[in-house]
Amino acid sequence: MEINALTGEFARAPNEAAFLAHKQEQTRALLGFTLSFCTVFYLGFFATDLAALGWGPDTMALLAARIGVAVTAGACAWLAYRRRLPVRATRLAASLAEGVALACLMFISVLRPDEFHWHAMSLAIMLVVVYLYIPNRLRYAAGLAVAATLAFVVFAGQYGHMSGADKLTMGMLLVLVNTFGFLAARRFNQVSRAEFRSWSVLKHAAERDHLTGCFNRRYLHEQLMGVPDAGSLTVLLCDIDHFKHINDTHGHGDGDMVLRSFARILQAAIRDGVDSVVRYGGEEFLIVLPGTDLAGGLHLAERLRATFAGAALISQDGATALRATASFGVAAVDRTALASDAPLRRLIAAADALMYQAKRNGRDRIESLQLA
Ligand SMILES: Nc1nc2c(ncn2[C@@H]2O[C@H](COP(=O)(O)OP(=O)(O)OP(=O)(O)O)[C@@H](O)[C@H]2O)c(=O)[nH]1
Repeated sequence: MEINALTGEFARAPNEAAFLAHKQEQTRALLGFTLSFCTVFYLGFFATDLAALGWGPDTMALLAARIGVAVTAGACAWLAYRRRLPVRATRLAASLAEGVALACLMFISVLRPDEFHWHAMSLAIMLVVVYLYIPNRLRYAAGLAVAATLAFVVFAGQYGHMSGADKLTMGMLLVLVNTFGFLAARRFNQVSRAEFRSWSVLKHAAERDHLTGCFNRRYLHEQLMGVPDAGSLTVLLCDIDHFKHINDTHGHGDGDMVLRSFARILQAAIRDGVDSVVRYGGEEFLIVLPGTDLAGGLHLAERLRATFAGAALISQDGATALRATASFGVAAVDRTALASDAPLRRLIAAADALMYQAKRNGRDRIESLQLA
């Protein structure tokens, strides 16, 4: 999970997408809160228009512009709070609100040309908010901030009543704000991604079996046991046949290789993000298939049985092609028909008994049952 040195974001798109998805709830809340907060301030600062210009057409134009900012930012805040906006939409909302607010500041500055010093200070504060507080992609925030700074410097040159020294000082201070705003945002990106990376490593270690990469018993008990949805649920319990003999004949290294190969076959056959493969015991694996009926479970078990039995498993020294088989127990239930609060526990017990029945009936075979 490499981090891009310039932006502080993950270099690979899937890692960045996983990070953003993990943070999305928090991002939406922060966006909604910050935009609401900024909306109140933007409207409140109308008092300074009034104090500077008194009542008149320019003041009314500024009020209309401020209301335009408030409506845009308020609508974006409402959307962020109320709708489950995807990542792209939250960034669009952030950029839109930022762009409208910065454009309005230019308008205010041009209509109040005597106070460019204060407008420069307002811009600096807005840039800090854009870089650091409104959650957005760094390159979008930087693009908006730099464009607003350039436009402001042009307007200051054209309309501002400032000395040459004032203009130079103001320009240099705005460059400083942009530079440190960018560096601080980049640092924040790096730190939050590094934290996510450590969290992902710990989560993987806590949920997965080290040898095969399948889920472990802790994950089964903490995440899968409470599967609440209605509908079909099927579990497969499978166990490699005569595995002790494989260990005794070829050694534990090749035994581990057979386990990894079997796990790979199981994981390649399931639906990503829907089904789960759990290393249930030494050479025993559990597959949980939500939304799958007995016929679907049997079909999958037969495919897995045939694939494993037909696979040539190359020994660690590359000299021998090992053969192995597995026995399967398949149990299914329709949860709408089952008045049990622990259907998975019951299914696993049933699949376990069926798997042992398959062993007794000769191995390399499948036994199945639909639970009433
Ligand atoms: N190499 C290796 N072996 C393991 C691992 N975990 C458990 N085992 C071995 O798996 C073997 C399981 O043997 P048994 O329970 O007797 O079952 P079996 O030989 O497969 O016989 P059946 O299940 O009746 O077909 C034991 O020898 C364990 O030591 C592991 O992570 N790696």
